[in-house]
Amino acid sequence: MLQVENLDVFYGSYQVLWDVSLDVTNGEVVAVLGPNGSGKSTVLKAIMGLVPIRAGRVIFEGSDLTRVPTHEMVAHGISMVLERRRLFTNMTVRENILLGAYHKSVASQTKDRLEWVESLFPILAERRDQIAGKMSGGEQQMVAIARSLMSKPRLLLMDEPYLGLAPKIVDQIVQIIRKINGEGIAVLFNEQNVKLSFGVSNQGYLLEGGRMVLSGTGDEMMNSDVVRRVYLGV
Ligand SMILES: Nc1ncnc2c1ncn2[C@@H]1O[C@H](COP(=O)(O)OP(=O)(O)OP(=O)(O)O)[C@@H](O)[C@H]1O
Repeated sequence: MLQVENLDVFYGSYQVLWDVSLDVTNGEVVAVLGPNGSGKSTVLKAIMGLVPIRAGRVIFEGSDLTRVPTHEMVAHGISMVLERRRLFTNMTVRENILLGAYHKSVASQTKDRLEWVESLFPILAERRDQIAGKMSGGEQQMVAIARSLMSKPRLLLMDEPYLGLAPKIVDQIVQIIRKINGEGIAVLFNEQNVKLSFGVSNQGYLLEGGRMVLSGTGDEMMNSDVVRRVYLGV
């Protein structure tokens, strides 16, 4: 479904990704694991066109999307939940969700999409008139996810979906990722905690210092010497 091939990414003259490749197969949940500053967010941003790609390619469902601007990505079936949720905190829950349907390819189906999204997150239908900034961190994350789903993506990118959330809320977000995946949507997310990465994913990648150093199933990753070295220093 998604092939990321040999990406090099720079911030100015500072290189942050070296020759990074990864694959997402239809219907999979894939985690990009890595310590702080290893470049996980940059991988997702590069796929989404939020940072320029110096070398390499992003192929999605057979099309080369490497230079496609971010605002066109939703029309190709990819959407992203940004880190720290980035809601419009003085707007209501419903208004925030509707912002996910701004693109012309989506606008005509807004009503159906809203019904679908609110059926996945009934609490957001109940709270539709609440000001988003007054909700808890977990609820705000749900709003951000709901907004990204309004374009009915076939692939959802999630930048640190558990960041700053209490363990109980993390469990809820894990359930939501499963639910989204149950709708046939593939998910690619990044996370720095090993257990959280592999609790929900079929496949994972480990990034270290801007390079992919390992890939495998959750079990393979959890038991690998490389993960133990990067995380435990053994
Ligand atoms: N806009 C930017 N300009 C310059 N350097 C940046 C920018 N964003 C990130 N970096 C640097 O690029 C490197 C990779 O950052 P990135 O955010 O992708 O890592 P990460 O693995 O997601 O880390 P974290 O878990 O802290 O979010 C880091 O050294 C970071 O300081």
